[in-house]
Amino acid sequence: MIRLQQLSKVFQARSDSIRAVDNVDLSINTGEIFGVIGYSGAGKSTLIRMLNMLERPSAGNVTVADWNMADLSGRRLREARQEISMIFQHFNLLWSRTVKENIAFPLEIAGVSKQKRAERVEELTELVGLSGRGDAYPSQLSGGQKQRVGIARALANNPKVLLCDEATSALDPKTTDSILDLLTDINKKLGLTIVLITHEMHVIRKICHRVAVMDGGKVVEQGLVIDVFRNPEQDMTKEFVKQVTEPEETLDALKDILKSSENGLVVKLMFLGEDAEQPVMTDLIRTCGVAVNILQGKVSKTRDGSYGTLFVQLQGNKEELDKAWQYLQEHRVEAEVLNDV
Ligand SMILES: Nc1ncnc2c1ncn2[C@@H]1O[C@H](COP(=O)(O)OP(=O)(O)OP(=O)(O)O)[C@@H](O)[C@H]1O
Repeated sequence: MIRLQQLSKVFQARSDSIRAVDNVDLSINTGEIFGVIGYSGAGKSTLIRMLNMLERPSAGNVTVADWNMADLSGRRLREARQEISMIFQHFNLLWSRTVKENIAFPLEIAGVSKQKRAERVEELTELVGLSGRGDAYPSQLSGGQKQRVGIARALANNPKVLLCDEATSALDPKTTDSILDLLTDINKKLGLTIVLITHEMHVIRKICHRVAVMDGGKVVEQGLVIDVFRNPEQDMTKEFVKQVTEPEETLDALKDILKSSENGLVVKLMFLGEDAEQPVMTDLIRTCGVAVNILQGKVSKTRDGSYGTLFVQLQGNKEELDKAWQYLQEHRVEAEVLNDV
């Protein structure tokens, strides 16, 4: 559905030039939810804005839904943009128009008749869960409801692709989750291809099929979300994965335990998919005779399976600890010892 080839964008500042996007190659499949993650300044916004030519590339090709985007202008670019909608962090609603009028706006521009507009607005209001709020003004809505209007408006002309520019960054965690659920629902119901940019790994974990990590304008890593969680290669990717799997307080708590753990191993265990649901710990205690002190654990769900991290302290004599270590190796549990004994 989307193909980026050697895509670059250079901004000319007064004294020097900034390479915001640097030679990016990406392919995004039809019906996929594809996430791009990176810290501020990585080039995410510039990249996503080149998908609908809000930003023109300095070099390279952008193909979206068979449109060769960089070749388009005027009427043909407007036509292509009907197939490539966008939602924004700050919603970009028309404040003097009601919910219904905001949603109807792209239909008016597309020349849809009044009767058809009214029907479509009704359909969309229901789809995004805003039935009964059609006559409210944006200022009367919560952040989540405003983004629902943004989504309904973006879907008005039946686009093939939805671009989400930090669409949940201005929302609280609970509202973020409800908007992510809505995007997942729309993706399933309509088969819509969704591209989103974010700095939150939670967003990637919850709804994306695949992810690309950006740093300094380049894509430094990409893959299936579950694989990236399981085997992050770049240090930056590891940091993003830790946002979800290891909250900061874990490290603080572990520091104290590591200081005082003289007779045992402090181990970080990583489980994947079905392994995350096996009774590995019970078997470990039974077969190896070690005592297990659970320090912290978390199972995160991605679209393609569960991923678990568990911090434990194993206590026993040298022979028992060796046996336990052997057991973990044999049971496809990835383990890392955090202290030396
Ligand atoms: N119009 C512009 N003129 C000059 N420099 C720009 C322009 N737009 C972006 N940049 C620069 O390009 C780089 C990438 O910016 P971009 O906004 O794409 O990153 P980002 O990952 O989306 O970060 P953020 O989340 O903070 O927006 C930054 O160094 C930024 O300052």
